[in-house]
Amino acid sequence: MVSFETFLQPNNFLQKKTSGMIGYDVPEGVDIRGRYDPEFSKILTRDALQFVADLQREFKNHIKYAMECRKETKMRYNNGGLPGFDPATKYIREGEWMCAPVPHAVADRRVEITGPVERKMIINALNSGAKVFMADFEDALSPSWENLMRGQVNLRDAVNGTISFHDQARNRVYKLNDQTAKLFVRPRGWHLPEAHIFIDGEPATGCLVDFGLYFFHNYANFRKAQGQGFGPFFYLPKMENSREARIWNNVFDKAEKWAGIEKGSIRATVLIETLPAVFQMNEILYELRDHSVGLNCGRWDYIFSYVKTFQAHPDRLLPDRVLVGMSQHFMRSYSDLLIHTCHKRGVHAMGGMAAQIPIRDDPAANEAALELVRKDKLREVKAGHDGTWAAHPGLIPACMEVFTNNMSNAPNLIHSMKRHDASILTEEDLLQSPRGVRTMEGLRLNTRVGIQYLAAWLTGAGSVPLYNLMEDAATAEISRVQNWQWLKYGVELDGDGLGVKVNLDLFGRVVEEEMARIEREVGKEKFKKGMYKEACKLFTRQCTAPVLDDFLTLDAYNNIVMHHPIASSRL
Ligand SMILES: CC(=O)SCCNC(=O)CCNC(=O)[C@H](O)C(C)(C)COP(=O)(O)OP(=O)(O)OC[C@H]1O[C@@H](n2cnc3c(N)ncnc32)[C@H](O)[C@@H]1OP(=O)(O)O
Ligand SMILES: O=CC(=O)O
Ligand SMILES: [Mg+2]
Repeated sequence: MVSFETFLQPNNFLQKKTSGMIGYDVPEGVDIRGRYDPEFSKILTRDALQFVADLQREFKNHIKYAMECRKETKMRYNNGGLPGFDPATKYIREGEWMCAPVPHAVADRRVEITGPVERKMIINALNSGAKVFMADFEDALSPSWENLMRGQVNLRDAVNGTISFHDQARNRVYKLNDQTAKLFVRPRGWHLPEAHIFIDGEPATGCLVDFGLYFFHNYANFRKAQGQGFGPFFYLPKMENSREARIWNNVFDKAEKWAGIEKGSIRATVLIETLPAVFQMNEILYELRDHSVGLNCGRWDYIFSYVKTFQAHPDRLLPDRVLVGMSQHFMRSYSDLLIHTCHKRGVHAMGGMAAQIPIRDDPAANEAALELVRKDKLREVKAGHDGTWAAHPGLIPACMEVFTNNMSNAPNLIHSMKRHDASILTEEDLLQSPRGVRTMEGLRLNTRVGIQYLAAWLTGAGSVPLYNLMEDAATAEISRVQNWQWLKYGVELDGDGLGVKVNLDLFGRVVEEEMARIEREVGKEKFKKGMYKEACKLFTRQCTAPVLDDFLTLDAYNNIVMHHPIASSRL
């Protein structure tokens, strides 16, 4: 497995500094190892890089410490411990405090569209009719140098209102409408390095690069054009503990001071998408109370995290991935407690993503998919969520209708749906094992989805449609860790009536057969040109590893690091 520490060893990089060649104008201690591009150089200015370097220098030890704490906690769970509420922070959970009032500009977030920071998609998302667009450097983006830097260029143009795109094949020009969604940006998680930017001899922290460059170039225009004096707005992913939220809060404080804007200008919604974090929701809001606009149910990573947290607990095996929905007791409890917690503190409780996307060539299947989305959204709004996520513009009208019909005329439900009943939810409710069967088809589906997703990711696409569902890094993680878990514990596939146990032989056969199926489905040509074999190797190694890798993408990242002028380098 490639750990964060591996990236800290410069000797692992074949590429050294490109002195004397055309390159970026960098401040002391900063080394750019990604391709030079004149467009990128307008983002990677000396001052912007200085801002990122200052963030890195101030916070790197706090981040390292937080990552060490994650390891310690993991060890505790691996030794039989369970996540739970922290007695030391009871006073925060029981205290009477509120988050800063929600800015008017983002009071109404009933439907939010998400998508990678790709140029055409940004325009489509901003024009989609959703209230918010979450532009994603995380689950939906393969973090290649090109994707990240183009993403920054695209966001700058979007905030300036000058973004356009000419689709030459269709001779169609894309421009922003007069009315657009409010922009939130999701940087990467704390664990991911940015291997193309070295600061003082170490790879920069990915999320500080994403945040720092975006904030530096856009805060002023954003506040004028979008935030009505507030902003910029962010989504913060994959945190496990409130100490990680405190780092973000300090990053925001520092950025505000640097920009000379009022404390509390920057606002962020934290995704509750790890199992340990569900016990820290009050604490996370408390740390970010000047900068918070709520929490979101990141349901897919949450399921992934359930498996990861309980990797050493064979009594908590998951059933087939398709059976782990929001109606499972532990998922419903998580959503209910999140709503209660957010509304008690005066901020939004956002729902999550239904994975269905429109099915163009089959009206009946399309209607069935839409109906599943409507049902999911109805459950969310009735439970008290203030808004929800949509993966595709085609789903916005249906989501909007469900939320609008169930919200009276208010922009949100913060004050009307307190969900006091959820305050009694216990650790047992939040940890209850999901119910359901395991099948050979579940194993097969995990395998062919995981491999195809990874093949797309390695070629630059971080979200893809597969079998009429949206797949991204979070959903692919479920496929990976579920296979790992079933193999590790030799589970019986009890839903088929065959009593087959999962072992290496069986998995080997499944991988071979699913690769053959993928080749048939995508066609020989695409299969040959694509990265399916590389993806298969990576995915199979991770599913069969004696020790579970923390993240699929941390290992896979190794394959997309491209140092220049040497065309490609392996870490
Ligand atoms: C677990 C989580 O973290 S969820 C959040 C992260 N995941 C995401 O954000 C996924 C977002 N969704 C997507 O990436 C896409 O919808 C996909 C990959 C699933 C499907 O995309 P496609 O195959 O291109 O869909 P499709 O062909 O139906 O697209 C039709 C049009 O809608 C646009 N579109 C589709 N999804 C989006 C989106 N999320 N945002 C903006 N535009 C979109 C396409 O660009 C295309 O535009 P065009 O007609 O102008 O060419
Ligand atoms: O980021 C969202 C999720 O569901 O994961
Ligand atoms: Mg996620």
